Amino acid sequence: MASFVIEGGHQLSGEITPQGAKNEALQVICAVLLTEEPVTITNIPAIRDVHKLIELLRGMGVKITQNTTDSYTFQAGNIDLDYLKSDAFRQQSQTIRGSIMIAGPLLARFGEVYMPRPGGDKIGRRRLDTHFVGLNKLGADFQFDPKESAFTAKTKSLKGNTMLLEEASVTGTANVLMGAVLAKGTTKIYNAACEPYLQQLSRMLVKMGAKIEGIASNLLTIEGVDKLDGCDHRCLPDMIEVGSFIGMAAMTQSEITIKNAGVEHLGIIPRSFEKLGIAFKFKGDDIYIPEQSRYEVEKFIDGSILTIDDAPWPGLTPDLLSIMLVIATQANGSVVIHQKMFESRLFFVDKLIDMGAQIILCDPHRATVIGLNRANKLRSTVMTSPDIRAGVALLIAALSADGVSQIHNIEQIDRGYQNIDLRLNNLGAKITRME
Ligand SMILES: CC(=O)N[C@H]1[C@@H](OP(=O)(O)OP(=O)(O)OC[C@H]2O[C@@H](n3ccc(=O)[nH]c3=O)[C@H](O)[C@@H]2O)O[C@H](CO)[C@@H](O)[C@@H]1O
Ligand SMILES: C=C(OP(=O)(O)O)C(=O)O
Repeated sequence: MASFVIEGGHQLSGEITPQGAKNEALQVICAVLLTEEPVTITNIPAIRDVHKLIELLRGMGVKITQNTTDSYTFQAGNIDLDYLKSDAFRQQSQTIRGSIMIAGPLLARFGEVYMPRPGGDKIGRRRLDTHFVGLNKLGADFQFDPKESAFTAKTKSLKGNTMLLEEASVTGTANVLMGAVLAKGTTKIYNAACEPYLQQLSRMLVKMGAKIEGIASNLLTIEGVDKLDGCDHRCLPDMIEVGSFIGMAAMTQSEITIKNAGVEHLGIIPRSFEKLGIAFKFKGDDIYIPEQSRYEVEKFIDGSILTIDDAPWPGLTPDLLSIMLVIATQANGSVVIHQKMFESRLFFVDKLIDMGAQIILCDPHRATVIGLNRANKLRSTVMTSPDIRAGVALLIAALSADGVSQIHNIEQIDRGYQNIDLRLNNLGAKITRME
């Protein structure tokens, strides 16, 4: 288990460029399985989850060439479906969530898939009903084997259908969409998730020859085609990293410019940070965050305490709430952070309370933060990263704290943040990695 040792209290300054988006990369890398032609993807982040997915595809027989640090060409000519039943596949696929998105493409192209239950953050129940019920509507029979904790799905051929997803699941929509593009006939997906990475996946599929209408809306209409071709695709900047950097700058009183932030794809994210009182300016596609000695949380119009909560896009992504919570600890004012989607994502507040933050965990989904308005700095401590976003929230807390903190289990952070220690040290942070 590797750790970070963080000497807190240093202001940061300079420019930082966000990595390519983790959750887009996981979707579009799975989509290469839909064609036997080469697909080149650039701006792929060098993070653990993506490397694991690439290795899974390599094990399945996909030919993979790394062109530059962030560009890969994939060619899924012959696929070894038996590899899905190997111990190697089971072990690797169970450590990431993104691996589930090979199900739609493999069913569409080869008529079968065997899939051990995927992993990912342990942040609450993460069911897969939307995925398999949706693929079932396209004509796949599926079974869940509780002993093996694995799904099997089979079909003679997928057929278009009309469906209303029970919930706007991101990876569930991606799976059904990737099944539908090669199904016979028309599919309509109501209540589809439509966050920017699904929009990107849809655009990539269109470049490959898929017929999709309604991109960026929650009704996707797909006219199945017989085969898809190769294409070139570039991943967007990671919006969660952009949000993490906005919060980190405010919390550490630093002046930072986030370069090439993909501003037009950030939706409600900038406004959500503004509600915490954080100032910034868009300069073209860059975001300039000035040094801020204080920031004041907005109230609702009637004067009552602000709530920040998550919702499917265009609502606020749940992946930024841990970061917003930590930022709120040094704001002037109070805020309720309501994590609606996941029930185990707020328990890390115990660590912040140890550090001197004023937080009441009301229930597993809601925490009230009473901002310290920088009256007291957080105290350094030793902590363990429970999940990817809490890990970064704790890293931000440690960067702002007095003294030296340690964060264990930083493999969680490495799942989604590329060389975060080195990149922040370039801004003046003092983070040492202990292997
Ligand atoms: C690899 C990947 O892309 N992971 C992201 C993806 O996970 P993932 O696709 O696994 O998440 P889902 O969108 O399926 O659902 C996330 C959670 O929200 C709940 N839910 C979802 C939709 C809804 O309308 N109501 C509702 O309550 C689900 O029951 C589940 O507990 O989307 C999540 C939600 O943005 C993000 O946190 C993850 O980072
Ligand atoms: C929850 C996350 O990831 P995953 O779905 O891959 O576990 C995340 O990126 O915040």
